[in-house]
Amino acid sequence: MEKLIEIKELNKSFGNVKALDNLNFNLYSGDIYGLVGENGAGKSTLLKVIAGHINKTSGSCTVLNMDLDKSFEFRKECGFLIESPAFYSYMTGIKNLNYLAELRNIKIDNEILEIAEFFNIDSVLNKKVKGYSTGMRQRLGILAAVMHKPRILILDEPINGLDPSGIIDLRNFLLKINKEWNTTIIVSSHILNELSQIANRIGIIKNGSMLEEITLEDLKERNKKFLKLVPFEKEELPKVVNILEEKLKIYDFKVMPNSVIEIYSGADRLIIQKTLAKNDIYLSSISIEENTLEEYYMDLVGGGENDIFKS
Ligand SMILES: Nc1ncnc2c1ncn2[C@@H]1O[C@H](COP(=O)(O)OP(=O)(O)OP(=O)(O)O)[C@@H](O)[C@H]1O
Repeated sequence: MEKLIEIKELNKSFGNVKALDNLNFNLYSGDIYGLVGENGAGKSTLLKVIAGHINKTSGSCTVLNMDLDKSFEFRKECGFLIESPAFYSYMTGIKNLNYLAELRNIKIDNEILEIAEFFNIDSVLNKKVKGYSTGMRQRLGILAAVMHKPRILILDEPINGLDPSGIIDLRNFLLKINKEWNTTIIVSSHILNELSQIANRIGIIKNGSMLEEITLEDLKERNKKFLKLVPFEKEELPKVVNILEEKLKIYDFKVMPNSVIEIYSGADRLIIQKTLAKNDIYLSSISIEENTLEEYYMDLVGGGENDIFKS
């Protein structure tokens, strides 16, 4: 698999703020890479460094085999939508696109107009951009980013301002160009569920560092089934914990709010029920559950439910 972007130990500080902290990042040809992180995690900063909008403080960054310190030639082969798209507001949408096409030495062809139709902005292309809604601007921004069929497309929070149908259109469009144009895509969001619908690889970023780069397949595999049990009497919770540990030698569990216990290792449901019953402890429910990707992610970035205590 060809590596299109390789970033090693990237640091970026804004004064005292360390926006990127020894971050590593790898993009492979054909990927739809979902970059996920909370507000302020460093997603935009990373994408801006790659785009050459801001300088890095230290570290190495290679895009299409070009060292960012030496050349920005690779930018011709990339499309960017980072923060709100910049257009001349007093010009019409189509004039803005024509202007960009001239800079890129390409012509606006039927295919681009078909994409405009697909994104439902064909009817406003002859209107001045200053009259566009946020969603229309965003759609025009996406069109501008892809009009030269880039090898790498970088979209920072592209669903901002899009309505539900716009989000679905974007999702389908990205899958289509990934397949038909072989465009490799980086798309950032703070919603893992949104990314998991299109991405094949996920990068989880927190406090400027890459916590994990993982294929979607492996990520799903990690969210294995677990056993959820709720004691009938809340006061019995410490006893249940004690029996799990002392009698059943089960340690891979968490106590969640509302006296819910989640057991992750393949524990036998019947044995647990019987052992608890022998000790006069009854359960109001016992069931096999599965974590959503979002729950896994919240656990990882530390914003999830509070553990009351952990084994
Ligand atoms: N120009 C700047 N000057 C000072 N601090 C900045 C600047 N740009 C970003 N930061 C800081 O760097 C950190 C990372 O910001 P960044 O915008 O990259 O995060 P993000 O993951 O894109 O967040 P969001 O989802 O809110 O857009 C934050 O603490 C932010 O306040």
